[in-house]
Amino acid sequence: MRRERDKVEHVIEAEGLVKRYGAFTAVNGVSFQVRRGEVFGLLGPNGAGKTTTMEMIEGLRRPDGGRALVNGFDTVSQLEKVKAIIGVQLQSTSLFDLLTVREIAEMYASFYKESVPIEPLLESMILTEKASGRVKHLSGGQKQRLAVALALVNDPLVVFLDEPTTGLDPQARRTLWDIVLRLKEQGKTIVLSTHYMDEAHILCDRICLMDQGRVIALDTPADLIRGLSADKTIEFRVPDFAAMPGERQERTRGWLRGIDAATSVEERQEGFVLYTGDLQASLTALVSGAEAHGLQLEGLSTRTATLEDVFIQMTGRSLRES
Ligand SMILES: Nc1ncnc2c1ncn2[C@@H]1O[C@H](COP(=O)(O)OP(=O)(O)OP(=O)(O)O)[C@@H](O)[C@H]1O
Repeated sequence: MRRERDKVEHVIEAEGLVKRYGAFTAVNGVSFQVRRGEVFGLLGPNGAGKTTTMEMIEGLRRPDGGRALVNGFDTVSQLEKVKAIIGVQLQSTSLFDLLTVREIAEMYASFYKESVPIEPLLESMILTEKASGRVKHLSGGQKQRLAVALALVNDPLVVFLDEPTTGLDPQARRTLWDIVLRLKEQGKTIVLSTHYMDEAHILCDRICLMDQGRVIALDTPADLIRGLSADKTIEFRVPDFAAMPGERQERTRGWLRGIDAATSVEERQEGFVLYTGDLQASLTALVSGAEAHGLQLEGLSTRTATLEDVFIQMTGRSLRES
């Protein structure tokens, strides 16, 4: 039987959300819908407005414009109803260092009318061994898992995870990824913010790409990449490029830009990146042209574009540099 609270297909509706801090507009008309049971990612560089957007949907920040509904409840006028059905893992949850893991989970559970049993919850977050230990002795990954456990204590319909793996080592990140995927299997709707494109690609059913307070694209990871006019890249170095006279550098750049099927060429610290819609045509032109121009190519490799490339092509900046 479907419960009353499970009634709408779109668990979240954000409609034209705006947040200003003085003269600065941090979120500038953000709209999207989150479907029941999906992992929905907000991906963007630092300062894109991901946290502010999430906080308006969670009812923690009041929008200056637009509105957000969670399961049909308005996050401003029906905040209590919203709070009962969401779980929030904040970017840097300040936990009470002197309590034990079990004590803090019990304390959080006491805030709600209904809560899940604590021991299985801690077990599902791989924290059973630490249950009697103090929070201050936990590793970074364990603290993050505890923060996720606390977000789940009221058996929420929607779980918000704000940059859950920032600062974690690769193994701790993977453990958290497994946890997120398990939550999805259990039917939770998850909204996750991140500035790691690999994380977004692996975890999210759909990604809302944000930059400077706006949504710049929203689709499945595969379709975001397929949507690029050039979804393949060729990477290479020209070892003596930096030492070339300026005029020869310019000629080389001009030639690269004109290569068959190439849509753009980027110069990065690690070398050139050429985007193309036709890998074979561009590769052939590159290799034969290099010889004709007396240029040596090193570290030549090809790859399919990533979400990072989507971001670069849409904004002219990389996720990391922004
Ligand atoms: N309370 C505040 N007062 C003034 N400016 C703020 C406040 N909170 C956020 N901002 C600014 O709003 C912008 C968006 O911040 P937000 O934290 O939402 O971005 P983000 O995409 O989550 O980035 P991050 O990954 O750094 O958290 C940033 O430029 C930030 O400096």
